[in-house]
Amino acid sequence: MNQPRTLYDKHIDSHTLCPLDDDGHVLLYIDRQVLNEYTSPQAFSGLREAGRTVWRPETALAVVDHVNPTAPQRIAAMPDEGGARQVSYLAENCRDFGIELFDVLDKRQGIEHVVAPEQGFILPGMVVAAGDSHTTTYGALGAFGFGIGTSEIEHLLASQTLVYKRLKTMRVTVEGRLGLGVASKDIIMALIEKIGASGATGYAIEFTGSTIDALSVEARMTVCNMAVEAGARGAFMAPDDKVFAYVKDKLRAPKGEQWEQAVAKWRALKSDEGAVFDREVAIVATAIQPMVTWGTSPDQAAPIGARVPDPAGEEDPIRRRDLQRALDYMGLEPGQRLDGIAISHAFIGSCTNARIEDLRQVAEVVRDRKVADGVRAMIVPGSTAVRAQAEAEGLAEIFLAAGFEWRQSGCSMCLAMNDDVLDAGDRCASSTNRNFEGRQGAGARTHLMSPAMVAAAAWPVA
Ligand SMILES: CC(C)[C@@](O)(CC(=O)O)C(=O)O
Ligand code: SF4
Repeated sequence: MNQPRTLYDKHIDSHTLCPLDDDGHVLLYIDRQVLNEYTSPQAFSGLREAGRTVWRPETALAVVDHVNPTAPQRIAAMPDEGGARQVSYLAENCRDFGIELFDVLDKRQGIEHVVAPEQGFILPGMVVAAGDSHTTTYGALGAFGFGIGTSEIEHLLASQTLVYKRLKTMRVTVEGRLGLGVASKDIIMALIEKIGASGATGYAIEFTGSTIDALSVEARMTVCNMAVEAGARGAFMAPDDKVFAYVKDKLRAPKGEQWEQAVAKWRALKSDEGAVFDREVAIVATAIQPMVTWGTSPDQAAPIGARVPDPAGEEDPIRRRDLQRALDYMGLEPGQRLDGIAISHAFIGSCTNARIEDLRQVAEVVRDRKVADGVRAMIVPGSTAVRAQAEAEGLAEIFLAAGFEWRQSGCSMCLAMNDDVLDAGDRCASSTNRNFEGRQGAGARTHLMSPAMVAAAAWPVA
C-alpha cells in the first residue's frame, strides 16, 4: 500500500529523473522556465563560453521587465547604459538560442510572473524554474515554481534539468470568510507576520481551506507570490475548476481533446487523504485585518488599526536592536498609530498586485476621489495586456481623474532598478512584496499593503 503523498511530493516524484546521491539530491526535470534581462546574462555567457546550446528553447520565455522605463509614452530606450546593455544582450541571446522574447515594445510585455500565466505558459502539474524568487506565484495554478540562481539557469538551459533536494512540507489552512476590505494580500502578510520572514525556510507551503477555495485565481497568485517572503521555496494550491476556467482560453493551453485529457489529469493534483506534512499552521480568516508593514522586513507588519511597536518591550537584545534599527530607518516612534502616518508616494504595481482584479478593486476605492496634495500616486499595470484591458474597462480614466499617474508595464518602483526610484526620506504606501532598507531607493521608506489600502492611503489623512 503506497504511503499517502502531498501535492508537493507528487510534483517532485513525477519530475524526478534519477537519484543523484544518498543525501536526497535528485535530477529534476523542469517543464518551463522564465527569463528576464537582469538575472539571465551570466547564464547565457556561460553557455557561449562552453559552446553549449539550449536543450529545449521552446520551453523558455524571456521578457524585459526589471530595468525598462514605465513612463506613459512607451519608449524603447533604457534609462541607463547598464539597463540598455542587459536588454540588448537578452535580445541577442534569444535570437542566437531561439528563445521567444517579449521585448519592451511587445504588446505582450509585462512582469514575468504576470505574463507567464496570462499566456497559458504555466499549466497545472508543471515544474517551473526562473531566476527570480517570486516564481512561487505559479503555485496558484497548481504548478510548482521556484527561484534559482544564475549558475542553475545555465544548467537548466543546457539540460532542462536541475540538481534538486526535496523540501519539507508545511500546510497552511485558512478557514472562514474574509472581512470587508480584507484582501488576499492580507492573508499572506498575516502568515508572514505569524511565522516570521524565515518561518518557512526549507519548506514548500501548501495553502488549503475554505478561504483559499473562495479566492479567485489572481488573488491566489498574490498569496503564492509572497510565500518566498516567509522563506518558502515553493507554494501550492490544488488546482480546481476556477483554475481550469482561468487556463482554458489562454493562448498556450491545450485545446480540444487534449484539453479534456489534461483536465482529467489535473483533477488528481491534490494531496492524498492522510498525507502527513512536516508542519501545520492554521489561520482563522475572520481574525485577519488589513495589514501594513511598519518595519524593514515583510514580517514587521500589523493590522492598520495597530500602533508602532516599542522595542523596549522586546526581551531579546538582538531582536530589540533590530526593531530599533527598523524604526530608526523608517522614521517612526513607538506607539504611533499606523493609520495616521502621512505618505509622500502611493505605488500600485508589481508581480504581487497589479493584475486586472487588483486594478478593479483600486478603481472602486478611488472613483470620484482625489489624491491628497503632496502625494505622488502611480499605477503601473502588471502587463501591457492588463493595461489594455484596464483601458477598455474605463479604469484608466478613473485613475487619471483621481490624480494617479497611469504608466506602462514593468517592475517599476517595486525596486530601485530602473528610473522609478524614490529619494531618501520618501515614504511609500506600496502594493509590492519587499520593504527592505533601500528597496525603493536609498533611504526611502516602504510600507507594504494591499492595492486597495494603497489607494485609501493616497487620500488626505483625516
Ligand atoms: C532584485 C530583483 C531582480 C528580484 O526580482 C529578484 C528576486 O525576486 O529574486 C526581486 O524582486 O528582488
Ligand atoms: S515586480 Fe518586483 S518582486 Fe516582482 S519580479 Fe519585479 S522586481 Fe521582483
